[in-house]
Amino acid sequence: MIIGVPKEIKNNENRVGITPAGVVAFKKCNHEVWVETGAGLGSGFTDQDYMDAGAVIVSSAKKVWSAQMVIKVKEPIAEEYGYFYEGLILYTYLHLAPEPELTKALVDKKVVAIAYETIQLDNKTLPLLTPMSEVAGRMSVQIGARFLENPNGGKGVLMGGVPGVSPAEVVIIGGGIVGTNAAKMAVGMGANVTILDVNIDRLRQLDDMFQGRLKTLASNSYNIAESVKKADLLVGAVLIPGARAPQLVTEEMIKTMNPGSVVVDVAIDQGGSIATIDHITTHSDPTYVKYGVVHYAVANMPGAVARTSTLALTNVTIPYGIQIANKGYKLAAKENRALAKGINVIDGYVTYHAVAEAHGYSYVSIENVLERQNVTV
Ligand SMILES: NC(=O)C1=CN([C@@H]2O[C@H](COP(=O)(O)OP(=O)(O)OC[C@H]3O[C@@H](n4cnc5c(N)ncnc54)[C@H](O)[C@@H]3O)[C@@H](O)[C@H]2O)C=CC1
Ligand SMILES: CC(=O)C(=O)O
Repeated sequence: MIIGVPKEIKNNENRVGITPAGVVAFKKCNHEVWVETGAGLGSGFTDQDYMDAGAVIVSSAKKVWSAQMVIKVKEPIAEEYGYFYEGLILYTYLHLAPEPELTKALVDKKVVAIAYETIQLDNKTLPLLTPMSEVAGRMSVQIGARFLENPNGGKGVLMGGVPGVSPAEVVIIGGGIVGTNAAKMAVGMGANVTILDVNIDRLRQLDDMFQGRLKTLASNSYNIAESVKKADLLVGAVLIPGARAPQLVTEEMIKTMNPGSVVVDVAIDQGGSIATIDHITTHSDPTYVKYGVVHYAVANMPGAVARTSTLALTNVTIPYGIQIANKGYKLAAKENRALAKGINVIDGYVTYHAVAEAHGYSYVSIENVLERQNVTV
């Protein structure tokens, strides 16, 4: 199979879908890899590195997109939709629930759209989302600390305080991978940390993990309102897999925060969980102020630490990518239930329930589509 790896064109997206090590792995299985000129530079990989690994460097994005499978990092942006063609296997983050136009383009063009973020193991974990959630969770606190500084519009609070002065109050909504990694950083910096989740078992685990160094709270609108009011840094870290993020923090709650407080909504890639976040921000213009509160809503946070992120991401994406290339997506999905859950769109059908629901498509199960093609899952 021919694998195409385009250069990412989203604002400050420095990650790349494959490393030279990944090229070697695909070549070993007799696949051909086309990498767009300069695609790896932001992650520290030169065209020569890719050529040495056996890739063909291609200068035209159009040609790279004509490959049988395109491996990317971020969801395509509008100027890339024109490259879609029937039967193209697109393997990348897609976040379709808040993206009606992209969903329509994939459906209309009958692309086989495999979303990293919905590949799910039987134990409910999301192995292709986890490493980027680790990165973004850790970043959320270092970013929050930066924007709490006066020159960056913040109220001038130091995360750990100093002897005789209270540390910052950090409130994290969602205690999954992002939330736990944010908590590790915030606790490490000496902040007072509160973490809220609807899953009480998860709060039990966090309580054990942090040994009294943070406070856990059941997530409900009362507890969220009380916590938000006192937060210097609020981190949004909720997820309902594949679905639009629930809006948990209202405009009224944000108005109760002190001026110069900071909100980092990591869940913005699924539409965001905070009512006052009215647009996705970018690495080049990452914040805006509303009701005196600094808002940060970058949907590709790991793109700013691309070397770490590309290595962490491709560690987990390439093994599934090789299964798809070796067996074809139908057999790979049949033999690997986790991978089957990643298929969001196929043959013009939406095969992920939350995405179909978000945009008013009829949901057709992946099993159903593959059965019609005589592949039993
Ligand atoms: N902006 C960015 O660059 C990035 C964003 N993300 C996003 O961060 C979000 C979180 O991802 P993960 O931590 O990996 O998900 P996860 O599934 O590990 O954790 C989500 C947590 O939210 C909790 N939750 C669900 N509903 C809740 C509610 N009403 N109140 C409180 N908690 C609730 C769940 O119980 C779960 O513990 C996702 O949208 C993910 O796509 C991840 C990486 C990068
Ligand atoms: C998960 C995601 O949205 C990212 O890594 O950019």
